Amino acid sequence: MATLEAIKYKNGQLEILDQLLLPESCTFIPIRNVQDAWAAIREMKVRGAPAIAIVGCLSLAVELRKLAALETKKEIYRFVKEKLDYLVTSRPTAVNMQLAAEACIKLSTRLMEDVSVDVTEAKDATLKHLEATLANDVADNLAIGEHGATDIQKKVNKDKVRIMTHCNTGSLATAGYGTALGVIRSLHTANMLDQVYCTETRPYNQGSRLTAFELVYEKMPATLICDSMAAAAMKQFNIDAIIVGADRVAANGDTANKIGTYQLAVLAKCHNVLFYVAAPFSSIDFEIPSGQSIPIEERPHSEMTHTGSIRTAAAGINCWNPGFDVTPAEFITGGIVTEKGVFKPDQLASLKV
Ligand SMILES: CSC[C@H]1O[C@H](OP(=O)(O)O)[C@H](O)[C@@H]1O
Repeated sequence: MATLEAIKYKNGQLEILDQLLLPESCTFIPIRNVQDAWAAIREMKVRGAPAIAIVGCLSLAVELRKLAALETKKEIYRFVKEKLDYLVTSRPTAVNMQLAAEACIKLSTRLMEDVSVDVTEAKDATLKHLEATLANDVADNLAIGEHGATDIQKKVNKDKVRIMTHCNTGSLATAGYGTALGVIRSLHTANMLDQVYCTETRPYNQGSRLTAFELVYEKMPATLICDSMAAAAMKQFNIDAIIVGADRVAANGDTANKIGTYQLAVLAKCHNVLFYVAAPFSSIDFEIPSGQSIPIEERPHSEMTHTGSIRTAAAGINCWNPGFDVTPAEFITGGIVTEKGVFKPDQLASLKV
């Protein structure tokens, strides 16, 4: 069975699954340029740290393919930089789009300065780099899945494990397979998954709308819980480990992730439950020393006060709607699961690429 895919790209045509319509409707919408991508990312029609960067890069590839012949490599560099600088402004917390933009601009600069490379070769090399983001992400996620499942099996030392997860970190947050949910997929494939407990993840409900959708689609043993049930579930069901994704991991291992992650980490420590973060190196920001430097996005209050067009909160009430919180490294007791292996938070800084 093919896993779900949120991003379709072929011969310069890009479509994304409109995740605001899930789980009721599976509707793909076209992304014709970087403006479309920026709007889709800001409105969270596509979301998830890796998926944001991939859709951003592919939207630039769509434009680059359509671009009339450019006279000079400097024009290509200017075009690429302007578009990527714009895409980086779509959402502030996830670092993936920023790192992807920096890498592509660095490549475009090198191509511009290399006298042995002509305009066509520079454009083709840039396109190849942008279009490789899809396959690279899936490869990273498969490796994360294997490393994470192996580490959990070793540390929990049971035939089958009970896992809790938060938000959505699967095929709907990446190019496919997922990060934290990728580890859960690998545990399931290895017949090691007793049950996965997914939290609703208010207010956008990535858990009840997206993760539950993926788990049901692939017939994994899963139970949906409200965010408020997490502590009781850890106690009642003897959860063995919690694994979550990341939007930005700082050099010391502090991790920004969906709001509600920090409280799960605190509860995990209180219940002696292993707490893992699953994140590709494309989500690690080695340029910031700790989580204090991570910008936290504030989302519209309407995401809290309404379900669709239906008001569910009293009119006039003030709201606070941060999209993310920061989990200090010392709470990440299981480790940080990456495509290169599982590391303790204090090992990260030495792995700077
Ligand atoms: C594979 S990491 C996905 C990461 O992104 C989510 O945030 P959002 O849905 O607002 O883009 C959440 O923090 C997940 O852990």
